Amino acid sequence: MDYHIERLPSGLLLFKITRAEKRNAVNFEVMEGLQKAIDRAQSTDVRALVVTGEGEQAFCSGGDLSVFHALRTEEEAYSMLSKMGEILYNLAVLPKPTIALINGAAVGGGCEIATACDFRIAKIGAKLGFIQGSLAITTGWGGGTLLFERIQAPHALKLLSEASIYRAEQLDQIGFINQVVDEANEAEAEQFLEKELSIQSEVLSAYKQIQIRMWEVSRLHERMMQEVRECTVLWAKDEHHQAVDTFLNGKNNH
Ligand SMILES: CC[C@H](C(=O)O)C(=O)SCCNC(=O)CCNC(=O)[C@H](O)C(C)(C)COP(=O)(O)OP(=O)(O)OC[C@H]1O[C@@H](n2cnc3c(N)ncnc32)[C@H](O)[C@@H]1OP(=O)(O)O
Repeated sequence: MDYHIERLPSGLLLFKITRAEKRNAVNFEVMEGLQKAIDRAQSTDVRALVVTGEGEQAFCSGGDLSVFHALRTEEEAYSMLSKMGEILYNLAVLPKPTIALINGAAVGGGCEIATACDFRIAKIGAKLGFIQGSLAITTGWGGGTLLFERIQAPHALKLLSEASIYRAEQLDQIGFINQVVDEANEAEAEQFLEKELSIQSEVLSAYKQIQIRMWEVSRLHERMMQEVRECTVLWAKDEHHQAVDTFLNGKNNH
């Protein structure tokens, strides 16, 4: 399996991408697993959902380029992008606390997954970046739209437009990372939520619903799907396919 789902004794549900050899890149199996974890998290025996990656080197390196580079047309791209866009919307509106436990590099769609969570805890020194622009596309799973919901607009616009890599400590300063930790292990996630876990789940859910209602009014889902559609157009262009080929050829020539 390319993912692992486990309910911890504390009541946290852990979703872990287990593709360390590919820096926990997202393929269709990982997408389906994330949706399964979101569905499982609806159960009353789950207090919160934690998303993380296997190993010490990466949280998630975004879409699996060795799989998704085969998607050439707008129709093919939209099918994948919209599937994950819906899943990240479902993650964002889960009426329970969600944490991205960033155990290593989070780039591209990996940053989008982290942005769909309420909170981001990152290992000191972890590298993060919305690098989609360097592949001649925008964010395509709704993560750009969500970023403008999480941090101040000037910071969001700069992170997306620069398409650069930053360290967790830098992003802590602008509020994208909520806590920088030594290991980014389960105990640190549980400690981050320690006070919430002593509060009735109905209270936590009611507070999350305030945010969800705001997003209903501001049409978050529609805005995320518009981002998906705009990425779809860019995806099908030669510039994107050439950028991906360059990455893959570079790896093949190692
Ligand atoms: C809408 C979202 C959008 C999408 O595609 O759907 C995106 O997510 S666009 C962004 C796609 N992701 C990337 O461009 C990231 C590419 N990877 C890297 O930049 C680096 O691998 C990094 C920074 C994540 C980690 O660097 P490190 O030096 O630690 O590892 P290596 O680069 O040597 O990679 C090890 C191994 O993993 C394979 N790998 C890494 N990332 C991906 C990926 N996204 N898809 C497929 N495979 C990936 C890499 O090819 C190496 O494989 P190997 O067989 O050992 O050569």
